[in-house]
Amino acid sequence: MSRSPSLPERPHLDLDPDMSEAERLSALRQHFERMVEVNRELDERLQAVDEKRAELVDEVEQIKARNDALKTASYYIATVEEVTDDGVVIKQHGNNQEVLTDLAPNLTYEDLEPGDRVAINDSFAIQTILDDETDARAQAMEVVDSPTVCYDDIGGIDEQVREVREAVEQPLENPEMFEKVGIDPPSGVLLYGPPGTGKTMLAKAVANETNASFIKMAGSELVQKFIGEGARLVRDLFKLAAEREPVIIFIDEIDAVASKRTDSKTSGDAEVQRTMMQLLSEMDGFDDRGEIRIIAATNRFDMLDEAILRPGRFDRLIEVPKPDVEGRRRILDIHTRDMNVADGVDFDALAEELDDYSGADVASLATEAGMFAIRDERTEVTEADFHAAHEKLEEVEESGTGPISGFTDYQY
Ligand SMILES: Nc1ncnc2c1ncn2[C@@H]1O[C@H](COP(=O)(O)OP(=O)(O)OP(=O)(O)O)[C@@H](O)[C@H]1O
Repeated sequence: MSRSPSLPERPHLDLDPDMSEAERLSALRQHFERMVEVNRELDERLQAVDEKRAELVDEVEQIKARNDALKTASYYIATVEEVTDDGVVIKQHGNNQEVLTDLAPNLTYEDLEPGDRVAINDSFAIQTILDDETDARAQAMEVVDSPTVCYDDIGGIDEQVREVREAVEQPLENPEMFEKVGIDPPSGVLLYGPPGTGKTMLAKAVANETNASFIKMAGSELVQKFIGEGARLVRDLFKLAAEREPVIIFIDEIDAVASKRTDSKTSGDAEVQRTMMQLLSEMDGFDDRGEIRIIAATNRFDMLDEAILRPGRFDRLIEVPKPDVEGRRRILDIHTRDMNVADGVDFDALAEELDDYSGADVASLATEAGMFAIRDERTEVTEADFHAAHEKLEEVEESGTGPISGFTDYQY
């Protein structure tokens, strides 16, 4: 960078006491002219600096825009086959096309090894080296060999438990009944309702009671930023399920991949569509899959694309609402049964007060009451602790930061 020239010298005024009036006046005039000259020079300098600054701001804006474009651009996935002196040979996923390509400037050949998964742009240049593929799988899926939740742990939704058992447990345990009667068991069960009402618990409990493994995949994890990744994860999910039969696949937040089509045509939307199509095609080829049952859940039933609700797909819809007062009473029982609760706590009255609470809200209330006792260095939880917990949760809710899902208006 060039150094800026030094500032003009500050004019110096030398007035001799012996000077005549005329000499003094002339000296002052000269001084004034020099001052005006310096001022002009400084003005010019300032203007030049301003112009430079504007240029730099422009450049920063352009770089930011390029950076944003790079961040949002979709990449393709490929595997490195060979690193040669002439470039890198990669094989693109999906079409298996082999290409000799180069690296983005921030990467070096030493970073790459055959077998690495990489993201490439439209002109095949390698942009990023991706984490190990198993990481993406592990992040997206939770596999539980034998969940411990049982039907008894779920309160206030007995009717829903019965329906899920009928739709999921029966076909796993008595497939011949369906054959004899001559009907197909429901393909997929969709649980819908507000957050924290026990949908995940219900899916886990069925897996437990039928001695099935439980594989959970979050819809939001399926929305990947790389083209083809979501669809691949769906394929992986069903492949993994086939290795683990009997198994319950649970897809939470299904709305993330199965929302009504929007008009927008961004590459992200296209990727979500591809993921959903893969899911549908896996479900359509489901008949002979044996002991795999699939349950999905959503808080946004209104957003779902009808394509996923057609017969042979998620064709059994079960609404899981917030509990009524009796349900809340039962959930209070469940979540306090291992707690050291003082005699005489009026849970009936408490259940009345917890209007609009979800199961998850009731569970946090019980924990919070226990925390009040601990803060007070007591080992017994009293009625006052439950009321303090209730007040605290209400306050948190009012401040809008709270965990209480119960008071938010969810559309479903
Ligand atoms: N009906 C219920 N009976 C007992 N406990 C419940 C019930 N509903 C929720 N809970 C408690 O809340 C926790 C969260 O519930 P769960 O994850 O099953 O809700 P969900 O409906 O799947 O929520 P989300 O839609 O947010 O995923 C459970 O681990 C449990 O402690």
